[in-house]
Amino acid sequence: MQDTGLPTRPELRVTQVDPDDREALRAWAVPSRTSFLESAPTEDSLDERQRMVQGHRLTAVHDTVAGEDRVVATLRTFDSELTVPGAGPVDVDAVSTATVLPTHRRRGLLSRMLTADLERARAAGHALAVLIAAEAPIYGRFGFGAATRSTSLVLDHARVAFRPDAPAATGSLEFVPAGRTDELAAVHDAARRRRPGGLLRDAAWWEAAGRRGEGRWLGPRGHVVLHRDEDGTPDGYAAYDVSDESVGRVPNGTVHLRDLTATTPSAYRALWEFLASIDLVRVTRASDRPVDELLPHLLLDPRAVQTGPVDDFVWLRVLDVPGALAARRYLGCGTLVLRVEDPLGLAGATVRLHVEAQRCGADGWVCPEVTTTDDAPDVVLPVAELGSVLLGGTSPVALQRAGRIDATPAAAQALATLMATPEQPWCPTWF
Ligand SMILES: CC(=O)SCCNC(=O)CCNC(=O)[C@H](O)C(C)(C)COP(=O)(O)OP(=O)(O)OC[C@H]1O[C@@H](n2cnc3c(N)ncnc32)[C@H](O)[C@@H]1OP(=O)(O)O
Repeated sequence: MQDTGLPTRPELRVTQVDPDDREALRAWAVPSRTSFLESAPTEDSLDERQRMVQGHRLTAVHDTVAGEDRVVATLRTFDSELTVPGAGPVDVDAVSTATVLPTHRRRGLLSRMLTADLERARAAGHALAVLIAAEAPIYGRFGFGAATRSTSLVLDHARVAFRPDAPAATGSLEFVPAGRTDELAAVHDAARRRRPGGLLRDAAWWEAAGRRGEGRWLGPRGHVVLHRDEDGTPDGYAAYDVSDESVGRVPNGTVHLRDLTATTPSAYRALWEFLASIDLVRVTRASDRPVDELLPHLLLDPRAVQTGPVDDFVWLRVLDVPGALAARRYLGCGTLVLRVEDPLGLAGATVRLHVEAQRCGADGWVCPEVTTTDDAPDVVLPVAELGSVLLGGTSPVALQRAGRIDATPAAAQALATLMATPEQPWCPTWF
């Protein structure tokens, strides 16, 4: 592990945990569960974790405590895929389970583990790393910027009426038994490849999702409903739990929507219409929804949908500036010299980003030319801010006004034109 110069005691040791080594995994799970305010690991939770972390990199920091070897800090990373604008999925380093026992916090353990992993990912050829931040102030110093946002919403069923010009709900709906996830996985995979911010869900993710019960994707009262188009091809699903808050004889149930994915407007409408029409239920509550949800546009009374709060979700860390800028496609045109500054010294670079309409694909997205240069920059920005704007979810104009990127208003506007996307980046997948 690279020495970051941060203060640590000499007896601290770093190991990589083999997910199949049950006792090593148990020791690793203790600080991670303690730090996330969870109970001690049970055999069930270890079974679950063991399946989920196959192929993942599990870092453990050990200390000698009261004469015993104990794991005091953890980091889990794994190879995944993130969809970037106009170009589909690219390989990314996904970072998770960054935990340090309260007895060992603020001694630089997270800094050492994370910096070492980012160096490893960059050497392995990854242009991007992603994580979900437990707290917003932690990861900017490591070069991560908030790249996608999600919102919660409440749908008041009594006020739901679809506009006559809304896409018709054709096709059919059916309940899917627990354990049968192949068609759901296919729908999700098609959807996540299209939308910036989408993240791969692997076979282990779906295998875990197929098991219903307390603390799982769906609880014991959970249901999944699948939509098929008129040819019988799956094109959407909704996964939800229910609760019943009725007092006396007045029905007052709630749908807690865990996941709704559709690849066609017709399936999307059919699924929401289905949820809003379940007997004995008055509201649907959902979280992790896109900030530009289509639903209000389909309703005669758009205020039937109350949205908020909006929270950051995926944080993006650029590890290779030319590689990251060249990985996505652009709808605007222009030429800008960007100087990207990296406090960790991993990815800083000055590049010319050139996008011209002649290089347009059939779908309108333009393939850029990205070259390193010594020319004077139009825009100077920290690598975290590049992560924030790369998927189109944060406006460079706002960052310039906030003093976070150094550019004239015109240069910030030009960068905003290049980075803009028709849909907001969105990721409904916790990792
Ligand atoms: C991707 C994920 O897994 S997100 C989950 C993060 N984990 C949690 O929230 C679980 C509870 N918290 C913890 O386990 C730990 O406190 C961690 C992992 C957040 C931080 O670990 P530490 O080893 O204490 O961090 P470390 O000592 O390397 O701190 C590095 C810097 O980040 C800052 N920092 C660390 N945590 C926080 C925080 N929660 N809020 C603000 N700043 C923070 C430190 O002050 C330090 O700054 P400095 O260099 O200017 O002094």
